[in-house]
Amino acid sequence: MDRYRPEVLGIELGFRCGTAASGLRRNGSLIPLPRAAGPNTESASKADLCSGAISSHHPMDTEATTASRVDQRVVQEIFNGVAAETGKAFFDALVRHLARALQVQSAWVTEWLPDAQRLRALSFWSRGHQVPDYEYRIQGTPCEAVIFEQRLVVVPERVIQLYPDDPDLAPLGAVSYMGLPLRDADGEVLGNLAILDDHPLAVDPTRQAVFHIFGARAAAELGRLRRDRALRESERQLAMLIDSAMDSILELDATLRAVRINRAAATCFGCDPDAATGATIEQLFAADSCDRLRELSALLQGDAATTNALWIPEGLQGQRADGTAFPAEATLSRFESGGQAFFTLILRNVEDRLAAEVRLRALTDETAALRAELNALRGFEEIIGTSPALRSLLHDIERVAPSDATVLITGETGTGKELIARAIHRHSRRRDGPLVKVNCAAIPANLQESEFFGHERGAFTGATQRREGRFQLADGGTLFLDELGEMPLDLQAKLLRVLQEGEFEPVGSGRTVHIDVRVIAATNRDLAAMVNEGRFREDLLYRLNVFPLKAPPLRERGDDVVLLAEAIAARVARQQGATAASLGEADRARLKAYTWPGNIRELENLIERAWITGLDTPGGRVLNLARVLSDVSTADPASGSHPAAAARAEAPVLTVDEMLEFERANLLRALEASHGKLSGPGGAAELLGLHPNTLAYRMKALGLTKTRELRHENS
Ligand SMILES: Nc1ncnc2c1ncn2[C@@H]1O[C@H](COP(=O)(O)OP(=O)(O)OP(=O)(O)O)[C@@H](O)[C@H]1O
Repeated sequence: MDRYRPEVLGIELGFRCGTAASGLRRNGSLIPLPRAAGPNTESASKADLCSGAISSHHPMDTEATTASRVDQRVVQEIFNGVAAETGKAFFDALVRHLARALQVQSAWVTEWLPDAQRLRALSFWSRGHQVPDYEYRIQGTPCEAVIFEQRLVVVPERVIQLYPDDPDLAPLGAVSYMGLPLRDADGEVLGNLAILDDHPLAVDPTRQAVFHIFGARAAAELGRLRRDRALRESERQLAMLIDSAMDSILELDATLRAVRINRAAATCFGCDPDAATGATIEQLFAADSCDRLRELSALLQGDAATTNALWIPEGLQGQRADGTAFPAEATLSRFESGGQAFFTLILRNVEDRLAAEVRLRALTDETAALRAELNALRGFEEIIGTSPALRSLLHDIERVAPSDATVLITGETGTGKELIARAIHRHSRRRDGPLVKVNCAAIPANLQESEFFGHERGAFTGATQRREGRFQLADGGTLFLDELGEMPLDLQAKLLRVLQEGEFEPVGSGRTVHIDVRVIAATNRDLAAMVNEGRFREDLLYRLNVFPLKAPPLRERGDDVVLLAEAIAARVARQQGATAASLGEADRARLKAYTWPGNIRELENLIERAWITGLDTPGGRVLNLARVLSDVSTADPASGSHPAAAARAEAPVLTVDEMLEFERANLLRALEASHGKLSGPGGAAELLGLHPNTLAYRMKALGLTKTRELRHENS
C-alpha cells in the first residue's frame, strides 16, 4: 500500500519542529507526557544529523561519512548502556539509549499480542522519561505494516497525515517514524522496535543498519524472555503435576540427597515437603534399602548402563519421621540437568497391598479349606450310611483317591460300586477331567476292542467313520470299567498293555496313541476264581488289584438300610411333589431283617413299589413296606426259612459254572413269573431286585438276549 511507501529513501526531508503534546490516549486513559524543554536538546549530534538532512536533498549521500562515524558512536553507546542488563532493565536501557543516540523524541520496544491484535510496550521512552503501561491497538498505526508485512517501515515526515487513525501521533506531535519487526529464530514476529520524532527523520542505510542491529539485540532478549517465561510455565506445570501425583516422587541429586519431594511423598514419609528437601537417603530409608539404592544408582550411572530406569519391586523399607517403617516398591530413573546427574525415585507404599495380599491369602486358604471340606461332604453325599463297614470303605476311598493307582472294586450287584468309582474320581486330581464309563457286559465281544481303542475308517465292515475309543475320550481323566469280568481274554491282554505303557493302537491303524488315564474297574465276579479257570488273565488281575476295594453288601451295613430307605422314600416323594412319613418301628425291623440279595438297587425298587401301594396320612405317605417285603420274603429270616438263610444253611458249595447255571435258571424263573415282562412293576427285574439294565446285561452275558417272550413295558 502506498501509505507505507515513504520509507523509500531519497525523499526530501523538511525540518519542522513539532508541537509539544500533552499526553497519549492509550487504554482509554490519557498518559501524561513530559513537556519537551526544546527540540532535541539532549545531544548536539542531533543537530548535525538534521541539518545534514536539510542541507541536502539527498542527506544519505552527503552525510554518509558523518552518519557512519556518528553511528559507530551510537552503536557503542547503546551497547555499553545495555550490555549488563537483562529483562525489563535491558529494554529500558535500550530505548533510552536509542532515543538519545538517534536524537529522537521517542523510542519503544513492544511485544506482539496476536490474540488481542495489540502491541504492549516492554519499555517506552519519550521526551526523557519512561512512559508506563503503554499498550495500543495496532490497526491504523504505522506499526501495522511492521508487524503484518514483517519489514522495516520508515516514515521520514508527515506521519500524522499518513496515519490519521492513529490517535497517539497528534498528542506526540509526531512528524516521522521508523519501525522494525522483532522476530525469533523461527521467523515468528515477537514485537517491534520503533522510534518517533517531532522532526522529519534523516535516514540513511547505515542508520537503518544500526537500527537492525539493535532490533536483533532486542529480538534476542525478547525471545530469551519468552523462552524463560515458557520454561517457568512448564516448570510450574511439572511441579503441579508432580505435586498432585498419587505416587510419591523424590528427586535426588547425584549424592542421593532429596532436592525435591512431592506432597504424596511427604505424606508417605510423614513429614513436611520443605523439611524433607535436603534430606539424605539415610534419613528416609532403612540401611539395607540405602545400600540397594546406592547400588542401583551406580548401575544407572556406569558406562555399562543399558537402561535409564530400574524397577525395584517391594523390598524397600521407607522410614517415617516418627521412626516407623513401611514397605515400598519403586522405580529409580536417572536424568541429567545442567550437565549434572539426578535421580527420580517414584515410590509406592505397598503396606496396604501387602496387608491385603496377606488377607487375601488367608481368605483363599480358608476358602480352599472350606471347599475341601464341602467337597468331602459333597463327594460322599450320595453314599448314604454310617455303618462301620461303610465308614471303613469311605476312609479307603479318601486314601486311594488322590493317588493315580488303579482301583478294583468288588462287591455284589447293587452295592454301589459305580457310586464308589465316581467318588474316587471326584476326589482325585483328575476331578476336572472326564469320567468315562464302559460296561463290558453291555458291548458285544467283537466290538469291544473298537469301543475301547477306537478305529480307523474302513477298519472293519461298517466302520464308515473314524472313531475315537473310550480310552481316548477318558484322556486326562478316569475310565471306569464296569463288569470287568465280562471282558474277553484277548482284550484283557490289550488292556494290560494300556495299563502298563499308557499306549495302544486303534483298530485298523498302525498309529500309537499315548494317553493319560486312570482306570477304575468293578466286578461282582470272583476274578481269582476266573483266573484259576483260565477265564481271566492273572497278570491283569495283579495289575488291577493295586488297591482293592470291597463294597459291603447291604445286609452287612446294619442300620444303613433304614437310612437308605428313608432317603430313597424322600427322593421318590420329592419327585411326586409329596412327602413321605417317617418309618415306623415295625418297618425298620422289617428292613433290617431282610437279607437284600439285590442290595441297594433292590431296596430302591422295593421302596418305589411300597410308595405306590402306600397310604396317604396327614404326616405324609406311609410306605406299604409290609406288603412288598412279604412278597419277597414270606418267611421270618430268623426261622431260617428265608431263601437266603436257607441257601446259606442248605445249599452245597457251587462252582463258578454251576453258579452261572444257577443264575441263568433263576433269571428264567423270574422271566416266567413275570410272563416275560422285563421291567416295571411285577417285571423280572423287580422280582430279582435288579436294575432293568443290569438284568439286560446279565441276560446277554448268559445268552438269554434272544428270549422272544421278553417285553419292555416301561422303558
Ligand atoms: N451307599 C449308598 N448310598 C446311596 N445310594 C446308594 C449307595 N450305594 C448304592 N446306591 C444306589 O444303589 C444303586 C446301585 O448302585 P450302583 O449302580 O453303584 O451299584 P453297582 O454295585 O455298580 O451295581 P452293578 O454291580 O449291578 O453294576 C444306585 O442307584 C446307587 O445310587
